[in-house]
Amino acid sequence: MYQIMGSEIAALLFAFLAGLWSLSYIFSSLRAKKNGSLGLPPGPLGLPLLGHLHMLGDLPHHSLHKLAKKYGPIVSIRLGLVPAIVVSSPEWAELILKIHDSVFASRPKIQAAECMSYGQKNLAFAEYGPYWRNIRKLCTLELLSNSKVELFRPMRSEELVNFVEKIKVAAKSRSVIDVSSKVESLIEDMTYRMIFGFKDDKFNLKSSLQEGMSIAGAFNLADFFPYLRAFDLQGFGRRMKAINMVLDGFLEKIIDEHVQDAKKLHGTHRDFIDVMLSLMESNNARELHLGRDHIKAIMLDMLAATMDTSSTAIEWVIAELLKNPRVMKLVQEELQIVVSLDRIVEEADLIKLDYLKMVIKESMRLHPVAPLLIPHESIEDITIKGYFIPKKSRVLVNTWAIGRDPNVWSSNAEEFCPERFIGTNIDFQGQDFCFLPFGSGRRKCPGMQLGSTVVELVLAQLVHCFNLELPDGMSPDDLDMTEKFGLTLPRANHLMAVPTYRLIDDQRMSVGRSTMQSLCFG
Ligand code: HEM
Repeated sequence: MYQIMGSEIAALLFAFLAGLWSLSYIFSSLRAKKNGSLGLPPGPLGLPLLGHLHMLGDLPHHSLHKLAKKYGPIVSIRLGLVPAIVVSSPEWAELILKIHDSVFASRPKIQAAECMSYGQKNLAFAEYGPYWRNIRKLCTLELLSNSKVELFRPMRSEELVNFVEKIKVAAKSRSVIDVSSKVESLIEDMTYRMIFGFKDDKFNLKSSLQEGMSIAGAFNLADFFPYLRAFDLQGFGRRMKAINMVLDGFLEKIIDEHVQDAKKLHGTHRDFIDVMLSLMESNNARELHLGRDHIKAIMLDMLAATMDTSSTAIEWVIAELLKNPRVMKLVQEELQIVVSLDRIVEEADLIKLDYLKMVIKESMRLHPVAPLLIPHESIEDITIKGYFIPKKSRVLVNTWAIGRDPNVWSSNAEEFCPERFIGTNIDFQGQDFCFLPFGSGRRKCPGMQLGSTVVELVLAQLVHCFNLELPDGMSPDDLDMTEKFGLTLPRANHLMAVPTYRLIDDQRMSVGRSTMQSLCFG
């Protein structure tokens, strides 16, 4: 990962790091002084240069959960040169995301977002202010509103039918399928069609986008020591610029094509880009600050936000269902009653699938897609409950820890038990601070409606059409549930299963129908 450097560069770097080390000492002692007088939240002693970076490990949400057990629901740490607080209780999540939301609604400057999102012009990492407010409104109203989500219903249904047909082929030969990859590519196809109006076969953005997302999710020293950006020690800067150039070329071509098509079709809107292009040309463009770079940044944001999140959520639910055959049986029974075995699921069925909704909630409680949300940043100094939180602190809300807290979820918090939601009003909306899979407050996920619809639909279809078995006679208890931390929190290993088709096939259906007809009409 690190490049071999010449001796001069190494010496320069050493001098620079030594300087940073001393600065960091001064910084730490000043901070400790402030801590004493103004009362920073409690936390462990950090190392001079690194602060607490060395404590994060491969799964930072686990390590931070351990710190919360020792120091309490609000912990103060330092990540390199960045002061940070970690909150791990519903009460503190509410204080940060609701009561003092306006103070914590900004985002830190992240190298990946700057390099790949045209100087942080995307929505997810835009700093809190008028630009963010405008594009958030634009995305919420024009791209992600209920009516827009509804507009793409036929496309989702078409893609799902293709998906079922592909798995049916594997089912016929009793082959093992890679459930994670199959779901990933279904979500990708749906996303490309919704945003670009076509699948990715034409431009093959996929590999560059995936590489970009994996770099964006990697641990980048420059995000904690901004001065190190100039040295690009991990080579991320160069790689991100290279990926951005490739993606930019594709996005430019895609926009050009849309402009040409819009002329031919006299501006009839078909997908996300058409909507944004028409807004760019409209009178609102100046007020919205919307130029080509902004459109490209938002396109990338929507792609990244849709693809990884929904497929990660789906693979965890399926893994939990395979691990808990009792729950799988109940989900399939509900589907059988609501939909019946002679047809596939339609979106209109989803509203009646109460047990499936509980299963999804339970899975998101234990496996939140964004276990620490997206980092927030405070825009001013603030004191809450006697604790001083300095301006520009990075704020991590550990929803993973909250989801497993026995004080909140009772002593069976670690168990997968969807029935715990029976008779409760707990939902995704962000009003229940014990359950925040889509966040809460000003920065909560604007794609919640789209994301939850896709997750419910794909899951319902998959488990309605197919019985899934673990391969090679694996016992449910042996299914590996290791996580991999990155931009989202997917399974470390792909989920494999053997499908068997469950529905009454066309031939049997027609036999069934004629038997019914002869029974009814003699
Ligand atoms: C199962 C699916 C999804 C889950 C679990 C999810 C979850 C989240 C979470 C936890 C956040 C961070 C909230 C915070 O920092 O406080 C977020 C932000 C965001 N999500 Fe989603 N998301 C999903 C799907 C989507 C989709 C489909 C889109 C758009 C097409 C989307 C767009 C965004 C954007 C743009 C933000 C940043 C909002 C801002 O900073 O103002 N998400 N999402």
